[in-house]
Amino acid sequence: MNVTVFCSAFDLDERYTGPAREFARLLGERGHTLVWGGSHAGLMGLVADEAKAAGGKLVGVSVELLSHKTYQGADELVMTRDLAERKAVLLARADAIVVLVGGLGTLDEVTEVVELKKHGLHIKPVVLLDTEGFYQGLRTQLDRMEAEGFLPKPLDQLVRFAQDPAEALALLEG
Ligand SMILES: C/C(=C\CNc1ncnc2c1ncn2[C@@H]1O[C@H](COP(=O)(O)O)[C@@H](O)[C@H]1O)CO
Repeated sequence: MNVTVFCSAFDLDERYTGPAREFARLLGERGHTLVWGGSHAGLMGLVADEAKAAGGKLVGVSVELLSHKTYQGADELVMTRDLAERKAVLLARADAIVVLVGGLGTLDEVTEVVELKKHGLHIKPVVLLDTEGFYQGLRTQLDRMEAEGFLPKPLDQLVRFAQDPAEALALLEG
């Protein structure tokens, strides 16, 4: 399975890097391909290193703006013109999407894939790994949208939350 992962481009504390490493290791060990932003920066680089060391294939989808951050050692590198094209390729190359902890870039990416799913433009699983309750704020907002009629379909048809890496993988593998 091709699993697109969105995550932080920053170096983070062990309480975030530990579960991210574990998820990447499970991906590699189960023979999945990591599709990601193609960068060596922060958590993105760490996840790529770990998936590769565990035997996984890597497909990086980079962007001209950030080409100086490109990860060396991916099995395939796709260079896109801008962030919009990059998001489209990251989604097109995915069988499923997993969101690890991240900042505004990650939030932009997950919002786009969920919005496209809302409109029926894809049916790929989207799983947020809620490390250290990082996504509880987003979940509260989404629950409110669902409860107060802002969503056209049940929230769990758009996005699922996993408490740990094994659960995230189980949700992808069905
Ligand atoms: C940290 C610095 C530059 C960031 N470099 C990036 N390289 C590749 N991809 C990136 C970068 N920044 C954002 N992205 C994309 O957004 C997500 C991470 O962003 P966040 O704001 O850290 O959550 C990630 O999934 C990428 O696709 C300066 O040294």
